[in-house]
Amino acid sequence: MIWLDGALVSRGEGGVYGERTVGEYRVWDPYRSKFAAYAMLGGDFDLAPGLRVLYLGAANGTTVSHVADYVEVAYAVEFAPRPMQDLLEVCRPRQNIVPIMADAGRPAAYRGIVEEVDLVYQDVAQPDQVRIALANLLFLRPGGTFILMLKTRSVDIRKDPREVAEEAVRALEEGGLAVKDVRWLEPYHRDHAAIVCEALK
Ligand SMILES: C[S@@+](CC[C@H](N)C(=O)[O-])C[C@H]1O[C@@H](n2cnc3c(N)ncnc32)[C@H](O)[C@@H]1O
Repeated sequence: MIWLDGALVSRGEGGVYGERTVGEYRVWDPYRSKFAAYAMLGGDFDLAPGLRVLYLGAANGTTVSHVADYVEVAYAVEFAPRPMQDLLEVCRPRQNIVPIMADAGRPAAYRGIVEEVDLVYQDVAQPDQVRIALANLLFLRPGGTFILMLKTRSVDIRKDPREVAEEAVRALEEGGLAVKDVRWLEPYHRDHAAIVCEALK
């Protein structure tokens, strides 16, 4: 990925969320994007050209717009109409984001649209985040990467965030993923953990 003076950037059309630009580069704000926060905190995942990505919880396109600056194609799933309207505007000048209005918890709805991918990135902030993750494994190639941005307070606000993360890790491993990294996203995002996994089969 591309770094400029300690900031993560991507090369693409700016003006998606008022992000700063430096020449042709868009500064990727870690306070607005958990992916950027993960990278800023030393997370080891490289977005490379040629990657196919399934992005669950695209919202208004902040993060997926940066992801798309790097990769071949991003299938962007979002179920709420208002952010989807903004996402469609983000897609307009970009050829490689496929917006899909659907519930990520019901992947059968987009099974005929999404091909096998190298990376599934999920940021849905739902109580059943782990179930949604496992339901989408069918799109991930063997050896591919799953990045789950776990919002622990959406799972159980009364539980210790670390306990919620430990339970999520166990469930993901039982579901056929090898967990490679668990990284808390403070100071950028409170009580969020990035859980990075590899698909075993
Ligand atoms: C935290 S926001 C995502 C922010 C976005 N990933 C970014 O960094 O730019 C969570 C989004 O997930 C969407 N979402 C939640 N549950 C979903 C589901 N089951 N299917 C599709 N989208 C979902 C919400 O509507 C919301 O827009």
